[in-house]
Amino acid sequence: MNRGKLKKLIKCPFRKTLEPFEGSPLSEDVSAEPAGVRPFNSIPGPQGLPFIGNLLEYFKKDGPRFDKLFEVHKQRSEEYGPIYAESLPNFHNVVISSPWEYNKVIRAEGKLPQRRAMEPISHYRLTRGMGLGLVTAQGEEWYQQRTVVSKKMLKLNEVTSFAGEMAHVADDFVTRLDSVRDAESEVPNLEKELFKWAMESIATFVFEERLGCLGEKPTAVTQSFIDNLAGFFKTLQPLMYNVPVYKHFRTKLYKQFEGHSDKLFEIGKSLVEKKLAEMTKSGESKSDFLQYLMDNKNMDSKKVASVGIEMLIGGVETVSTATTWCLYSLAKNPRAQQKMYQEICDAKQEADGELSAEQIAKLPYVKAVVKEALRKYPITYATSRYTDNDMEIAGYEIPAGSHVQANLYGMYRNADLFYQPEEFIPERWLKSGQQQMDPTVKSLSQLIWGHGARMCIGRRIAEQEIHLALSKIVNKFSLSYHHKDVEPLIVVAIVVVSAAAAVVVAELVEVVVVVVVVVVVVVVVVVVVVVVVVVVVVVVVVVVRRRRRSRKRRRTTTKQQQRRRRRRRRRRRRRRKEEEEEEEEEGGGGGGGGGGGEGEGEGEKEKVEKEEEEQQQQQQQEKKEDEEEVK
Ligand code: HEM
Repeated sequence: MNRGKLKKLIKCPFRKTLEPFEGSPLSEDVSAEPAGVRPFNSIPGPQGLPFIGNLLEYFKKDGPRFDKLFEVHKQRSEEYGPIYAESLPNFHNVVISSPWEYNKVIRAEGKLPQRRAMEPISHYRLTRGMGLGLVTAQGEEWYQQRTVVSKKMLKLNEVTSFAGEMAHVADDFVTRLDSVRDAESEVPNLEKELFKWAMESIATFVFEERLGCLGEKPTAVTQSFIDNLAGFFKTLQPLMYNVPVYKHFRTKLYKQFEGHSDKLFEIGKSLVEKKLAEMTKSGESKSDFLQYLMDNKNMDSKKVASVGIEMLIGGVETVSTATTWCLYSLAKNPRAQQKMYQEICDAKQEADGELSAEQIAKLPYVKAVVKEALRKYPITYATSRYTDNDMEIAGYEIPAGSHVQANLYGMYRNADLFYQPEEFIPERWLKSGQQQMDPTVKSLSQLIWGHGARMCIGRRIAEQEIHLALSKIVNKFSLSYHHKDVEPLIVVAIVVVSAAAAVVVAELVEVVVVVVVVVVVVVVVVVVVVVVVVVVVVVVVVVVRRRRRSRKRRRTTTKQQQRRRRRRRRRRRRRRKEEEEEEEEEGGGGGGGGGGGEGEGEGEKEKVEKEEEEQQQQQQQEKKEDEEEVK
């Protein structure tokens, strides 16, 4: 490294954290590390509110924008330095903007690395009873799938065996571009064309079959897949940054996401199943990739379908967007385009004919063009991990389980790391480049694919596709661009509405409305329940009291009756006694007047009858009284 470069590095805002590579003249600068390690909560960064963190800032006029999150990271790293912390609902993030500091994360990575899960996808898959795929699975579940799939996708010779078919797709794409050019020789909707090409291309790997995306009119199935894939990404981004209410209540946005996912999985599954059925019927392998997966004892047809679909989802939008930026960069830089064209012509001359995929993959300037386009326009604007262990980064304690993110966009456009960062200079990546690059800075170009055991599994396929298409396009056309300059946006967020923030607001409003409705319903239900309970209690109390009263009355009545009866009985006994006494008295007087004869006997009889009659009358009277009392 020359002294001028060294001086520049020492002046840079990352000076404190520069970690010299072996043999670097910067090795004397190690003392620049802060002496003590500071606690996690003292990491600088924008102050947020509880629960929603820094979310409100995104609603300020002229404030940070969700569709320019990478710009926000860049600006904040300029303000706070090589490390800062920010939070959004459901997400606390440590952003690292020094390649040397992020290298600590890469070096500390274990066997089962974890990055931020795409929770809407995981939630969708789980609620639909599917296993988590390669992108969303964690731990052993991920490791098992990864081990199987990487053997096919990351081996160079495996990938180049598909290059012939991919080259045919690239040829057809060039023909299509030629045919869709308008009167001004412009391709009206280049992104859409690239999207179709990327889908056709990845299908040759997954299904070893052409889907017909590049024909006059794509089939209904292909068009549906394309539309739903766009919808899938549009709805995914705002769902990821918002409070995950969709886990408890299916918001409108989540329903849209679910709808797109259903359609994608339905189409993907039917394509995979059709292929598997053909293979079973004919007994021969018509898709090397699917056959390989099926032959693995850890895979079943459901898992195979899931992997196949993931490749379609993961390999279309990424490759087409990356290629769009490559073409844009070449169109804006005729010098670089000419150099690339020359390299292709020279190689063709040397090969004495058309270039094979292997030969194209070896063209250094083509590779440098792709690296430089993705440096300036990184479709992966950040790569991230959850830390496995406690560690120190940039002088701060980072506890295990923290989410740390490499601010790739900020680093790629940092003048202290890349000279003239706003310029498109593919030469910087060549061995013969004007300046020797620090190896750590140089390795930043790899981070576009992630890192370690969890690096993009489609990397080799993607590079092969992009190199093939670019070299064929540059070989056939001279590219130019005559419109307003464009800068990157997180399109998946902004296509939904004018700004992703609006989607977040809409989601929050929906949540508030739902919460209010739920509260009102709960209150009404509680009130109704309380009223019903009160009424029931009152009725029960009244009934019970009445019953008690009537029982008491009945008991009182019975007692009165008994008392009366007893009284009557006593009266009767007394009367009888009096009568007997009277009789006795009369009997004593009778001895003197015993000559009363028959006439007296009859008188006696009459008296008895009268008494009996009176007794009967009295009994009847008593009975009547009793009955009346009972009544
Ligand atoms: C220019 C194109 C592409 C770029 C820039 C890209 C970038 C990435 C990045 C940054 C990751 C995360 C890696 C990490 O966490 O370390 C990733 C993962 C992944 N990519 Fe790509 N990708 C591209 C194309 C593809 C293609 C063509 C496919 C499929 C054929 C694909 C399939 C996947 C899958 C399945 C994962 C998850 C891997 C895992 O977690 O084990 N990607 N990609």
